[in-house]
Amino acid sequence: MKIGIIGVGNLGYSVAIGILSEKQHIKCKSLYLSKRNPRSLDNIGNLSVVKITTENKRLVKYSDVIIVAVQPAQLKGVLEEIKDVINPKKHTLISVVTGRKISDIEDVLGNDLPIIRCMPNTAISVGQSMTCISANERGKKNVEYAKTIFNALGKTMCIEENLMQAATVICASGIAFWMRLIRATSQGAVQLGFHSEEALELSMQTCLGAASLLIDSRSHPEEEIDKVTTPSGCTIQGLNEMEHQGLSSSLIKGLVTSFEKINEI
Ligand SMILES: NC(=O)C1=CN([C@@H]2O[C@H](COP(=O)(O)OP(=O)(O)OC[C@H]3O[C@@H](n4cnc5c(N)ncnc54)[C@H](O)[C@@H]3O)[C@@H](O)[C@H]2O)C=CC1
Ligand SMILES: O=C(O)[C@@H]1CCC=N1
Repeated sequence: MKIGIIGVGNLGYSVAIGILSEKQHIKCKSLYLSKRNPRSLDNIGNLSVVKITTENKRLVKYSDVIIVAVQPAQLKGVLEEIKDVINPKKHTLISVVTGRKISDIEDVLGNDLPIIRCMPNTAISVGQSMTCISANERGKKNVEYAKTIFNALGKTMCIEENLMQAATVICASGIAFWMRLIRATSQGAVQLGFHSEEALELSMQTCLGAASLLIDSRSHPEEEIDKVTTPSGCTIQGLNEMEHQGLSSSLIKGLVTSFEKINEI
């Protein structure tokens, strides 16, 4: 695959790093990167597989799979810029742009082009993204391209496009939500006597352990909670206090508020 990424900011850069670390598996022959100020890419610019440009048309010309990772307000301009050099027989366009529908892209580039909408998260740079995927009619045949890239960099789930906004909140914004939970538990650990680096390590590994338990055993979170909550013990006491203070409720309300905002983007 010859891959091009238009918009190498926070997410585009994470995707690029992920692709570079899995380039044998993804069979990435070349990785064209474009952004407005490419000097920040100097650290990867000398890799033989990487080409850096500010010309999106050039990127399109030399790529088969084009990943667009610009801000929502920048998408239309980018599509207008590349539309003359897009060839539906050669190219597949993958958009990771929040809140922009496949039909918005088809309005500019037409529905002959395979278009795949993906929502990864920044854990892609360490091969642990949860990426949701949907495609237009023409893109369904080429969805394997997206799966090859994103399965090498975490897990994928094909979903109906009308769930993409919800997936964005749970998986992409979700990284920030989980970070705050890890940060909060480490702050608690400091209050209980640990140094901050130790506290963060305890929180991170416990978080990883909890997720791994569910992934490996496929059990339900409540089943695992039951195993930890000794009758009259400290865990149930703490858990119930968290719930009295609205832990689950505030998380759900936050997710819904995030979802309401995303529908305005
Ligand atoms: N940051 C995240 O965790 C996630 C972001 N997204 C979505 O991905 C998109 C990118 O987000 P970020 O990386 O956070 O934004 P960002 O602002 O960090 O990156 C955007 C990049 O696009 C470049 N750019 C702007 N116009 C351009 C043009 N005409 N040609 C080439 N490059 C151009 C900018 O130079 C910048 O490097 C957004 O639509 C965002 O909603 C989706 C999932 C997760
Ligand atoms: O906060 C945002 O709007 C974008 C979408 C998901 C992650 N970042």
